[in-house]
Amino acid sequence: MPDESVRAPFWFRAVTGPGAHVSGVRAALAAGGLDPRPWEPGVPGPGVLLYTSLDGEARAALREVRHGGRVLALCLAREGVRTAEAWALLRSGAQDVMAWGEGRDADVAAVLSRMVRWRRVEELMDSSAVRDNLVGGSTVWRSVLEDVVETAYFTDNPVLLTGETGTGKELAARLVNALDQRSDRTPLVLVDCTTITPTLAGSEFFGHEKGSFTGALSARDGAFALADQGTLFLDEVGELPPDLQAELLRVIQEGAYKRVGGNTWRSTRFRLVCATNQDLEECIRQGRFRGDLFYRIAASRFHLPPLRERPDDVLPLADHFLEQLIPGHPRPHFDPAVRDMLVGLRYPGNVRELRQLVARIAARHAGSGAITAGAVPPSERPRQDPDPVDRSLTAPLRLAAVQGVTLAEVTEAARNEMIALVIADETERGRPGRLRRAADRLGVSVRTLQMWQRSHSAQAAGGTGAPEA
Ligand SMILES: Nc1ncnc2c1ncn2[C@@H]1O[C@H](COP(=O)(O)OP(=O)(O)OP(=O)(O)O)[C@@H](O)[C@H]1O
Repeated sequence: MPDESVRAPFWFRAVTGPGAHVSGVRAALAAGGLDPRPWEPGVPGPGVLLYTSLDGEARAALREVRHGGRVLALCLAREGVRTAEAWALLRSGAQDVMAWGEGRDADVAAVLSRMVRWRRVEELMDSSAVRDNLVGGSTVWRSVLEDVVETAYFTDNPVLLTGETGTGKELAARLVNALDQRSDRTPLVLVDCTTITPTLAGSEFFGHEKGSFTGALSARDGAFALADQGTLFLDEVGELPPDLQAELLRVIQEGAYKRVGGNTWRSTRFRLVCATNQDLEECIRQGRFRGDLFYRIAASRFHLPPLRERPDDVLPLADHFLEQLIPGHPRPHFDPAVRDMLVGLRYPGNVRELRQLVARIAARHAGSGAITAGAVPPSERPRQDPDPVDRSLTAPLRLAAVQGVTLAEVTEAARNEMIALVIADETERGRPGRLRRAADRLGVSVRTLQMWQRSHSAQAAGGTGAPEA
């Protein structure tokens, strides 16, 4: 576990009104073992954003600082953090929110433990165990990966990884094992539940004694023994037959099992990591998966997003696979036509499909220069030139459709975005009558914009904001 006595560096930024005791907070944190440094653009690491009210300035500051790592929003307001405000801050990218209160030792300790832990998560994200194996810098991917890393390292919780095929569940399971502080680098024991046959299932998990069935020529350990003190990874756990679900539950609860044909109880302690691309809660409703087992295996649940929801990861992944396939210098690279094509695809098979496509392209490439359009197999080439307007809207709309966002919600979001954009644009020009001009551009009345502003400033301020004239 991390040593909290080491002075923990972190950035510190205050967006507080006049009269706030910012220097007092900074001094208390420094006295408590923290090393606050002023926030600057690009500065890495976790940090603290000190605020008194969640106004436009605080929101803008949060948007800036969250790129520098995890943000603890620390509230100086006398009345503490309001419930709606806490959720709004998390939605806007803060990792956590807490009230400073009077700066008691407990407040300082709470900040310290978060900074120490988050810094360790960042170090782990930067370690070769993560960087060399799990590629992707999109916000959605990084955030789920950070959570996996944090759980793997700081807890021994069972982990359930969900996600479509090819999204990296097995890689993530291997990472959990690699980062687990208990397991002495024991290899991960993998059981693919889709390949378990009813006759051999017992032996596969429990092992067997010599002569316990025809063909059992010698005693053999099963997965429960092999995973002792390490990690047992059950891939496609939704496929586990019902009787094995019951037995697995018993082994998890009691930490003991008997080999097939044996009478001796043997103990085992492993971390369980399960993966599935099924909706297990739906399987429970249909009576195909035990609810009690689900709650045991799903103490920490992570959903790995499909590749189409993180288009920013396509090129880094493609470059990563290319480097694996054509190692050496100069580093191979795709030319713009191929890159555009790669980004525009849908990838129902997710990262695995991208990997296979890159392999097919690399196989057709000759020489050491850029990999050009001719290397793309004819069957994979785009049928017609994509329309640029269509392409820019397709990705977010596809994402919204996948996430179950309704047409009304998309329309509302587009309306809000467009109004905010045009008002901000006119505000930036700094000329009087900005609402009139914005209304003209948008084809709506000034009154409509005033009402929109009123409802939005009220929402932003948790129902207390004054309208902007
Ligand atoms: N983030 C990633 N970085 C690098 N390679 C990745 C990443 N995600 C997936 N891959 C690669 O994609 C392929 C599929 O990954 P993996 O087997 O982990 O997916 P999965 O979700 O377990 O798939 P399935 O459900 O079909 O078993 C592997 O070759 C893996 O190395």
